Amino acid sequence: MNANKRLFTVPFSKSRGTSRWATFEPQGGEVSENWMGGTVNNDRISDALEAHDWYNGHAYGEDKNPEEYLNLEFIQNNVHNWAGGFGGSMGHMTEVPVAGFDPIFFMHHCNIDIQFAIWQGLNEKNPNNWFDHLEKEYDDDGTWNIPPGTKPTPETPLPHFTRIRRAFASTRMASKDWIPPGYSYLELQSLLDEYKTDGQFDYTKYTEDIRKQLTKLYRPLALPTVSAWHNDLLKSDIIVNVTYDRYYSPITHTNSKTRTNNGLPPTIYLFLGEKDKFDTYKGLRKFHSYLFPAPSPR
Ligand SMILES: N[C@@H](Cc1ccc(O)cc1)C(=O)O
Repeated sequence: MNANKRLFTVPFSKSRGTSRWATFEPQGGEVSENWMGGTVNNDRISDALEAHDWYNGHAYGEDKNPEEYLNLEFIQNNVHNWAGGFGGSMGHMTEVPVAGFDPIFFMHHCNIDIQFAIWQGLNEKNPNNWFDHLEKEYDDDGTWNIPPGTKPTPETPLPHFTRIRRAFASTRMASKDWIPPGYSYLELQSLLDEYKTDGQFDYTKYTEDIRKQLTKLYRPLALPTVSAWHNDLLKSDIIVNVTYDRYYSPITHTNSKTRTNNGLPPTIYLFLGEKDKFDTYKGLRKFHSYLFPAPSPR
């Protein structure tokens, strides 16, 4: 690490609530009660998302060769910083050790996960679809279990995950396939019968359908860009509010005399999609949805 780099710390250990774009108060002075309780400024997130060259292609591709596109890791970083705040502001999402304390983290990472999974689905036959440039890997700075200077390989263990839940992948290689842990995405239901030809999985049918779904969802520039509220067929502006008591778990021990909270975090299944796809969801015995853990108490 550069010795001249000024190190500063933010006293997150004192914070009891999530912050987004809170005014940054350097450590040293006392942090205010307001700071500890958490300050959320979602308007600043909208501003950050809108101010950026997000859509015009300069930063993300379009006018560049595909090899020069910003990679998914950096897109992921940007959204962290735009959600948490920077330059005189701070928030949990900006700081790696505490980013997961903001519930938005899980939405963000589910989204990164689906983008990557879609790319994987479309690149199953691409020989460069996973760790194709080992020689370009950065040396690891080192952690409590990875010696500094280690070159990560597909078989480098991911010990945190092995310890927390067996369902999680134990190596990068094992994390390549997301279906064994038990989930998939609307666009990537490779096990459905509609992708079979003579009883066999048909990769062409599958990828053609992924592309069809993406075209419909994202409407590349070649297609008329009609937003939902300018389209008579889709005249709706739906807001869904889910209100629930996060300290009450509806899953109860049915054999206990008193049906009390068994201590499990509440599980919220969100199904976003068209009504006529709903039967597809119901038929999806092999897939599970996401678990959004309860936000930290404040
Ligand atoms: N530190 C990253 C952003 C980031 C923040 C928190 C994370 O958990 C991950 C990434 C950057 O500087 O761009």
